[in-house]
Amino acid sequence: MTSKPSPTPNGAGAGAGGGVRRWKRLWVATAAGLLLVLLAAAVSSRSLPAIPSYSRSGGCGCPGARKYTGLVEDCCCDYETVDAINEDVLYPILQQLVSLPFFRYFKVKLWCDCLFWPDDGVCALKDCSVCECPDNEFPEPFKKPYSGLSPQNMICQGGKPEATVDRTLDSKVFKGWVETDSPWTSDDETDNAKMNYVNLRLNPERYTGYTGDPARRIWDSIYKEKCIKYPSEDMCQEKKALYKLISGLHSSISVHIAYDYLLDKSTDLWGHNLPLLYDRVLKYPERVQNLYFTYLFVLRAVTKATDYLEQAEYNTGNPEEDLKTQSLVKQLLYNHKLRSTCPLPFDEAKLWQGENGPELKQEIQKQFRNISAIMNCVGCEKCLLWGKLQVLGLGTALKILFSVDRENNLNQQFHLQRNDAIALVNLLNKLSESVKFVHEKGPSAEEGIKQLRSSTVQKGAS
Ligand SMILES: Cc1cc2nc3c(=O)[nH]c(=O)nc-3n(C[C@H](O)[C@H](O)[C@H](O)COP(=O)(O)OP(=O)(O)OC[C@H]3O[C@@H](n4cnc5c(N)ncnc54)[C@H](O)[C@@H]3O)c2cc1C
Repeated sequence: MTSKPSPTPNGAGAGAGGGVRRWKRLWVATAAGLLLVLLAAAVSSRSLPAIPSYSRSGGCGCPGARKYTGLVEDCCCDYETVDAINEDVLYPILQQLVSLPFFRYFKVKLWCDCLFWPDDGVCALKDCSVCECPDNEFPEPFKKPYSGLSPQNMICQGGKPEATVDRTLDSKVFKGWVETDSPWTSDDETDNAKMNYVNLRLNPERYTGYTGDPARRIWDSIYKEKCIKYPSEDMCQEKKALYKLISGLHSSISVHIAYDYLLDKSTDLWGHNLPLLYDRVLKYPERVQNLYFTYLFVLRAVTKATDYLEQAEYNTGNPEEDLKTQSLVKQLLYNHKLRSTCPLPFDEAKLWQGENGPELKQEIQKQFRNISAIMNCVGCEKCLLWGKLQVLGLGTALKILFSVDRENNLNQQFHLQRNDAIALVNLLNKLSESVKFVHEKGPSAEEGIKQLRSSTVQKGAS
């Protein structure tokens, strides 16, 4: 972002001149804020003028030049190929797959035990759901049914209906659902009494209003305190990979918030929030790189499990839809373009090669279980749902890539649960959506927002 250096460093200007400069800065900040809101609305609403479109020049004026080129770090595919296979192959197939009954329903423990901050999160809100408040304490809007949910349920989401999970289900699809517990996650997936089945299509990952200290505390805790440190020079490759996976997932969540944002609560206007996309993801190239890394890592896990996924029983009691599922899975796994242009998205054989490989593997598994446990402290149902799904998806990818024999083939004991496969494919779809949005809108959003902000600052200074 461009900003003019302040003549008085702490904003404490001397005398009348300092006062004028303070007002000027205040005006600039206010004008910039207003412009951002207008920009967000303009790019998101068809009735408003659109943001001017910029070439994919990355600011140098050379049309077609890309900001991200060459191999994705630690992977075996370049950015150009990833964008091409995502657009032509993966995105279209995954979009269809996740709308079919097999991949549409996810089993998840939504009310959970936060081990770290018992006073926080959905766990605290759970008590609220059974509280009997006098009728006159309910705000009027809560008394009106919203998406078939009870007023208690709404109150427990801090009055934010967009944060609540819709639990409507089609009971036919649960034929043959059997589970064992995953060593990569902290929840006991076999504990049916505490699990909910959720239709993911009714609960899109989008802005929920979950912000501030509680949300930050979860991310900070994952990055700093309990599990993984920010990467450093001397960090081993395996731990660096874990950091990049989490950072890539974080980027993807931010991209989905920016993609589907509540721009105007009073008119229930939803749309893209490009300033948010820029501020949380695009401004930091490392976050974009980690998104691509995570995408390729998960893609490698899916292709490595080809035999398994091809032979899995896709049975939801709807033969037509189930055949379609099987056919799409094969189209994904055996796609010629994917196999020829990006045959090995990530080379997991390079990991665990050192002397302490087995101990390192156990350590990473423990750290990942910690991350999974921290998910239980997420204080908004929909974020918890998608957070848990995507962490289980990452855990499944890790399980696939590291359950190997000496020849790097999946070992005999390897087993995938139905919920693992659902999480894995839905995670790949979420990453695919994020890569597509960043690829399509990133360059123009970055250019447009930088220009807008610098012209606002210049106007304010003149
Ligand atoms: C598991 C989980 C799921 C969530 N799901 C949703 C959701 O579906 N909808 C919703 O509206 N909100 C969701 N949230 C909240 C959302 O992620 C943000 O925490 C919230 O919007 C506040 O954003 P922020 O700007 O404070 O920064 P945050 O996104 O909270 O980031 C906190 C800090 O982490 C660092 N950071 C940010 N991005 C990265 C990255 N990619 N790599 C490395 N470091 C990074 C930065 O230092 C940043 O200041 C979720 C939160 C969690 C923990």
